[in-house]
Amino acid sequence: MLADGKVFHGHGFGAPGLAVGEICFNTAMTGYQEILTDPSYRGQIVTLTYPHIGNTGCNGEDAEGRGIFCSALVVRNRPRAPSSWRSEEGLEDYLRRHGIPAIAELDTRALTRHLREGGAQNAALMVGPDADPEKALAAARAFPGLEGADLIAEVATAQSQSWDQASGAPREGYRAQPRTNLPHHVVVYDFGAKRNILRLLADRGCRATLVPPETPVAEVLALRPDGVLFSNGPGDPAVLHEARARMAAFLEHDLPLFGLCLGHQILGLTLGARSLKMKFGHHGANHPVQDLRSGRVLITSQNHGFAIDADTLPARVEVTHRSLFDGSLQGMRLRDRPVFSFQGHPEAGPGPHDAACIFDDFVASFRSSQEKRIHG
Ligand SMILES: NC(=O)CC[C@H](N)C(=O)O
Repeated sequence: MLADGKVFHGHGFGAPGLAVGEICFNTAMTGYQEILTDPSYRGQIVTLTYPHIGNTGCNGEDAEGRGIFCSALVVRNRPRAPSSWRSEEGLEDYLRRHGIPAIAELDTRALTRHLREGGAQNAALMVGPDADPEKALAAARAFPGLEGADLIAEVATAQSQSWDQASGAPREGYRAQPRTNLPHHVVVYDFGAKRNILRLLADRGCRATLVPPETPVAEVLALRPDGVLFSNGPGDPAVLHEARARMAAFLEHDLPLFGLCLGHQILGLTLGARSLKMKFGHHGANHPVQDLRSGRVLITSQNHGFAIDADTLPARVEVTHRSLFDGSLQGMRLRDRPVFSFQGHPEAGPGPHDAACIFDDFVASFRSSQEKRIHG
């Protein structure tokens, strides 16, 4: 049930009950488990436009976070018989175990067109014998929406954790050996970080310390990191005033800083730009983004409903990437400092991997800023 009163009926599966959120559509053909477990989807009902979802089941290795973070799932075909040597559990059981309601056998194309034309809106899904259109409509209308929503406390780590091995769920060479003696150290401000960020850092020789969003700057500096990464996360970046204040303090130090998705938006706001709510956002795995310096086009994974308005960036910022779908800002950097950010997901699991080179740039910036410190 959409807040505008449009209703879709289908077959419920997953956990029975009521779920509310902003409904969005994601056009990725693969990676449903990574989408479900991406903490940035907190507060959202995800519609997958690709009709065959669940075919390869779910497993413990592909999760991007500790559970499922979206409120509910909408798919075309009901997933019945997973087939993959990696599958440990079918999608239906996986959803039920995490208490997430889902719906199938409805016209996901009609729903997607409706959202594309009218823009994102709030919705409710009811699964089970108590499903009732009036109750669902009241619930959809009562949902406060994502604008103004600070959701990071619900998804971020409460305690510092270290990630010095790729053992969390290695992608290449399953159950790879823990990696020790990694030469670099990155502190990751966890606003709902996807695990693949940590895996890609480990792949590049970085041990990571994940810290809660409210960790004071001095505490992070005392860890003597080579660089600080501000992660992706859910909700509206405009209300994260404390994160912005912390980012401003980091900008006073000559430390490489890297903002990803929500982290990119916090950087933009800190530098004085404005954020905006997009009509229906970017959610998919094949979004073309142009690197304006080389002209190269990267096929990227995306999941964001807010964006930084490039027209409001100050002169010290260089726009490095733009979306070829709508021209919106996708990447930026400071002209005079090793500080940069990316709106999409260069860490995308299961891919595409075109933008993973941005992690290489981050690691390369450790070296150049160390050289600068040594040679003045
Ligand atoms: N993936 C993210 O970090 C999303 C950032 C922010 N919550 C948005 O929707 O735009």
